[in-house]
Amino acid sequence: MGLDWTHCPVRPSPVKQTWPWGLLKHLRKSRRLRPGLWSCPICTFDNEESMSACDICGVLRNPMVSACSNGNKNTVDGMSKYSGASIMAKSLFASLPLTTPNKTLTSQHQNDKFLMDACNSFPPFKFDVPSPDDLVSNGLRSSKVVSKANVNKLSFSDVTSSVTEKKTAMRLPPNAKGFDSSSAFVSENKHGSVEEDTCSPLNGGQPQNLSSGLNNLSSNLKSGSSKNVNAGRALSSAQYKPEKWMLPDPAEDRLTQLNLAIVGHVDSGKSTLSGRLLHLSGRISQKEMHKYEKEAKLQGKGSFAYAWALDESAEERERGITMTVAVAYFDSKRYHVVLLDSPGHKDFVPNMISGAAQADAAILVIDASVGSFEAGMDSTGGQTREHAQLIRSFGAAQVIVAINKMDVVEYSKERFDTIKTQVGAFLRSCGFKDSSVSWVPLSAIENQNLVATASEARLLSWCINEFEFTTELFVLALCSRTLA
Ligand SMILES: Nc1nc2c(ncn2[C@@H]2O[C@H](COP(=O)(O)OP(=O)(O)OP(=O)(O)O)[C@@H](O)[C@H]2O)c(=O)[nH]1
Repeated sequence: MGLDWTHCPVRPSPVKQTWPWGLLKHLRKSRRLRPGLWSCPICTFDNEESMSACDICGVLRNPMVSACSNGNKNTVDGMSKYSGASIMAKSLFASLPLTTPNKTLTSQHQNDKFLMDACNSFPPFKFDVPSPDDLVSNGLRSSKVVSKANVNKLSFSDVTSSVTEKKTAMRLPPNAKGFDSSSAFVSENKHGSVEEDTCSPLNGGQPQNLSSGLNNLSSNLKSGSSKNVNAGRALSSAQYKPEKWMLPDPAEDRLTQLNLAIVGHVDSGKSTLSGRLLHLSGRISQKEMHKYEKEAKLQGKGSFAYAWALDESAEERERGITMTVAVAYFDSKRYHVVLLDSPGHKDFVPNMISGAAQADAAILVIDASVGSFEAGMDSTGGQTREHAQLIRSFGAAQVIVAINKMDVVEYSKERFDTIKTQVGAFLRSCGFKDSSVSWVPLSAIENQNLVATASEARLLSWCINEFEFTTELFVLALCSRTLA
């Protein structure tokens, strides 16, 4: 459908359907300029008369006059030698050594003599040559990539750490594998030093051909010697000091990342448990929690308040189910825990797999209530079984079986034992060792047995808390705890 040009003062010609450049030119010409200014033909910025190039876009003034026209030594045929570079470009290149012009570049502009002269004065800019900005970012990137954790762990850790402060939870697209556009082109050679991939698409897939002071810096990066890398970094950091907030949080580097998938049959309480953990660990503030509670109540879904922290989309909230993997973070003393809240509904198994594939360990959430547990263990459509098999096949060796909704079954020990026997046998058949499986009876909704010892007497009467809960988190507690 074509655009409606009815009210537009400058319309395309009705015949050719092209822009009326003549009219535009006329409008530009007829615009009144203050004396002592000239208007840039491209961006229309009003430049001082003394400027031979636009201060905004760097376009050359044409024709070159004024500053260049009065026998000034800085002119050639009445045109400024320096007109090829904007003030910003000049200041960026000012500190670099001068070199002879690049033949390729100059031959393209043989009839523009002033450009040749400008090239004598300033290194020619080529798009496949790193700009000072690139060098700065390379310096930053190198220092980040040299850190072993960041070289070995693909992107997911990079992505997560950078996003952590921005948002508590984000979505993992279906089948997303970790990637890192920056680390993809930086590799570690066998001597352990950093090597830039010069054939990366970022530099046009060509070996770099440098013709200026930038040459030294970039070949330093290419050589792979850490000394040279440091030299490049030193130069770039001398020119530019990044703000504190731009640098990775040193505290995060000290923590081991633990990707923890929350899996289990539909409605077993995965999102509620995840929301609870985030709230208890301080990632979700009291204020935010109140907001979720209010919104959930307004929509008649008060019991989903904690789940709403993870189930963010309108459809998920309306249907009361998780559809994509929600990613959230919290830090314990030793771990940077990446929580992957997976969908339990069988229609979204492919999405669940994208979370399971990232997992180092998993929490298998089981709904203890009568009928729901049995549905999850059903051999035809039970997601407890399917999810357990999937996380095992994706290599998660440790699993925490969170037997949730114990409040519904009056915190019954018999019910807990029945579930433990059946699920235990099934997990063994999947290849999990008994020693890698922890069992925890809990109620996410009533906050029983999560990060602190249960306060419910019916649970306390039989639940032996071998682990001393203090400030340490649920996950760590569970990992080193087995119920008798
Ligand atoms: N009584 C009781 N209800 C719970 C508990 N945990 C969760 N629920 C309820 O179970 C329902 C489903 O909870 P969710 O957290 O959305 O379950 P889910 O496993 O994330 O659901 P899907 O992701 O769609 O599979 C909600 O109404 C919760 O309030 C619990 O410990 N006790």
